[in-house]
Amino acid sequence: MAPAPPVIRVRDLSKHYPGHVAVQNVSFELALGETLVLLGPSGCGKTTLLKMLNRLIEPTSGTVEINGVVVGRQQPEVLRRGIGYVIQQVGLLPHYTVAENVGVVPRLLGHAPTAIAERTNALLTRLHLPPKRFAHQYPHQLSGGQQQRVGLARALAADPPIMLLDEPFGALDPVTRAGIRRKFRELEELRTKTMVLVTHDVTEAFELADRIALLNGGQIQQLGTPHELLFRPANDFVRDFFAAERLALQLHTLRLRELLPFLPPALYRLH
Ligand SMILES: Nc1ncnc2c1ncn2[C@@H]1O[C@H](COP(=O)(O)OP(=O)(O)OP(=O)(O)O)[C@@H](O)[C@H]1O
Repeated sequence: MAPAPPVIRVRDLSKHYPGHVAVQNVSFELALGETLVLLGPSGCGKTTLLKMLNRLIEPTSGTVEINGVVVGRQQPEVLRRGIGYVIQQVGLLPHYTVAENVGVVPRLLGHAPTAIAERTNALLTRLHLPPKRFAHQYPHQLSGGQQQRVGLARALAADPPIMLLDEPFGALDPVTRAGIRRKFRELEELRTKTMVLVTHDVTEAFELADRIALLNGGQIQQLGTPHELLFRPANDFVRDFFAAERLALQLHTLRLRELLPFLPPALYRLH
């Protein structure tokens, strides 16, 4: 039997605007359950690349395949129902309650109302938004962090195997952001999902990524694990990009085994 194709396969993908190349010849593959972080400075093409995965932007050339099927041959609406999408601006419908917002996609998919209600309550509970208090509130009654969690619940409602996240914690202050990110990492729900997440926050990338694609000028400068980018940078851009935060990141990335020689002998012997 032939091996299963990668969940996402991007080949030679480019997007040209008049007088400007936003994304140039990008290729990568993602396996089931992997999280790829698209990282890079403002304007490097992260959002454009992400939006080409679910056809919110059509590429100038190249292909995107999801589970071996070229997305350009699928109806965009059908494609998007199978891919959760979370954006910084959250985009909740203001005249819908929290529960109605979360249920949008399952309703489109024709799920039974009782099943939708159960799923909505379970998700809100898991995202620390007790349904009794929040289900019937409207977006304007919620804080920024609560709105972002509703946005996440909405993306997860139909249990899509793939999630695209564009600065999902972007609207939050650093402290709230770190807290929500921790909750996000602990979500059982996300463990099996294949995810592509855009951020310009280096710490966030190191916390959440299995692999990072560091972009500049629309091109991938290096694609690898956080450890590889930090310790084996492919070029000066990669090295310089992490320079300011190198020490903190190195501590974050080092495995305990690598730190053992530097620990006091008493502690060392425990291992
Ligand atoms: N519709 C468009 N027409 C022309 N140029 C565009 C268009 N959309 C994006 N661009 C340009 O393409 C480049 C990549 O934009 P993109 O939004 O993908 O960057 P980004 O890395 O997500 O940036 P940020 O972190 O600031 O959101 C930018 O230089 C931007 O100005």
